[in-house]
Amino acid sequence: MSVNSYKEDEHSTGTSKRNTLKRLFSYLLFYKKKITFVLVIMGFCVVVSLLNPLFMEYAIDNDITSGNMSGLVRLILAAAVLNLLMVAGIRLRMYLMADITNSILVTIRQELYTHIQTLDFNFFDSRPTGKILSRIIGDINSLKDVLGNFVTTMIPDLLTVIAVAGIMLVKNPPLALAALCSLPLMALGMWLIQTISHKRWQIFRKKASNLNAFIHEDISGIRVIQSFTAEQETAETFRELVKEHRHSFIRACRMNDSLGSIIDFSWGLGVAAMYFVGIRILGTDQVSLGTFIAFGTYIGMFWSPIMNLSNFYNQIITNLAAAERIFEVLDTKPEITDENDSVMPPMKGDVVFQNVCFSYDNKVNVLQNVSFHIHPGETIALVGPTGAGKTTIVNLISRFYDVQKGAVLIDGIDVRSVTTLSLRSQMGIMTQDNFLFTGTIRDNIRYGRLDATDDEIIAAAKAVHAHEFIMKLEKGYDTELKERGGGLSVGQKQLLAFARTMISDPSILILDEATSSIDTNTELLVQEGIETLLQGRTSFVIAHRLSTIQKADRIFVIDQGGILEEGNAHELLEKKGAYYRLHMAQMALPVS
Ligand SMILES: Nc1ncnc2c1ncn2[C@@H]1O[C@H](COP(=O)(O)OP(=O)(O)OP(=O)(O)O)[C@@H](O)[C@H]1O
Repeated sequence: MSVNSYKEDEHSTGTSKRNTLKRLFSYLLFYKKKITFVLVIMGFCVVVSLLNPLFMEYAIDNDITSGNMSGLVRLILAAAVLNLLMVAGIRLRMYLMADITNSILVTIRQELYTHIQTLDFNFFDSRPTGKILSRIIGDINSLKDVLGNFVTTMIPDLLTVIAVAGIMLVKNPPLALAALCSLPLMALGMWLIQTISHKRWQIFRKKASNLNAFIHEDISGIRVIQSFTAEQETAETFRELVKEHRHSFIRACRMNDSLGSIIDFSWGLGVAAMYFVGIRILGTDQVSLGTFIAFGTYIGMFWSPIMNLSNFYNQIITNLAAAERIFEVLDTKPEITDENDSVMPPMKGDVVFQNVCFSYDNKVNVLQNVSFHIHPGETIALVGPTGAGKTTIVNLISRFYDVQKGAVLIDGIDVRSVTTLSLRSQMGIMTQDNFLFTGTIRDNIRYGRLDATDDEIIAAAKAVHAHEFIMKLEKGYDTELKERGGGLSVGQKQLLAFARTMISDPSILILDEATSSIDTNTELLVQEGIETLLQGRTSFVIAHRLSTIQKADRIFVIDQGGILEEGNAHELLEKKGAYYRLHMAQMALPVS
């Protein structure tokens, strides 16, 4: 189902439509009491509307014909009271249903959001954020009317149709059969339309998802677009995607629109057949004027809910694809799951890789039989060419992916045998992308440990030399950050991320290119802070800039799926191997 681009449509899973609908409508069961109340109100409204033609028939055939004016007034008064109560009932029903459907949407959105939080990197690697947003927002919103109309249209209108058909059959079977003769034609039309239409609506949802993904990517990357003056090209892509979106919508709607025409035609055929049978076959002496008028009203009362039902049916066809897309995500099982509830005991920081093999796509092995043993408190630097597998190694330690062969052990415990929460909560992971959230600087640092006091926050900021720049801001620690820390320099963002990690006091620290955006002056400033951060914990530092890892206890040169060289900076330089060449290249010195 995964498609990592707005250029390609997502694949649909072949879930049965019936199962999807059953699952969707099962949410209504949580509101049984309220829905029963709504149904009682609606039952009352249906009965009143069914009585109206009978009132009319009685008034014409009895009161008006015989001149019984007082009887007629009584009848009108009774009808007026019942109809007023019906209007009040309809308003109450609308209010209750809006309440129920909105609550269900909140539940589904909450379920989807919570579930997405449990999914692993593989899920996010395989689809753009815009496509995920499209499901959480667009697809869920479109379910609102389907859920509401199931109760307010489907149930009462179906009951009305059955009741009206029943009354007509009891009152005059030949007239009733004539009025309903076009039903099979309508059923055939509906079946044909839903078969074609469902596919078209699936396509429309995918096109909407592509458009969403593009807009999200485009806005997130607007700085790059503007600096490369690629506005015209992106506008062209946007136009193309909007065109596809519009085209798929029109194609889908066209099918839905034909349903209305089929019902209209069947309705007209039914009316014509009823008058033909009533006048030409049965004869006017067999059918009273009141019965004709009542049947005229009943036939309207039969076909108009069918028209509503067909609109509801259209709505189901239109939105079934949305429900399928939501359930598909809810059914996606995270690949990284807790095998049991075992909790990782407080870590000492002993890390072992035992013959680890790993591949992202089960085709190309990024790591091949990698083994090493890190002792508690050691600082390990990982260097090597881009794409060699440095980040992959640290991602396996924090179990963002599972190894295909071998094992990763921390303090002798396989990382797969404890909960990811207990594992990751004892690790501090800092990457190049120091994601800051909307909120104050204080809140962002506290994100590292939610129960940290203000004094601890300040101490952490001081330790990594973030305090100085924070105090220069007008509101200090209470400065509100914009999305992703907009308004701060890249270096300042990194200092805040350092403070956030510092406060979490992790046993294992992972710095993945964490200092890459800091200029050399700032780096000198934070170097002291980093050293404080590294003290007393096992640390993995990935750095392209070799100057930052000189003090590491051991340096691993990663290349060709494994550790090519290992030793401290001095030993590796002496060795004159891969590390030496990297070093010389960075110093722009000729290799001797
Ligand atoms: N999510 C992913 N899905 C598929 N392949 C991936 C994924 N992440 C990384 N790779 C591939 O795995 C290999 C190792 O990537 P990794 O990020 O570990 O390299 P790295 O040494 O950290 O590189 P850099 O120094 O550029 O950050 C690369 O060839 C990369 O293309």
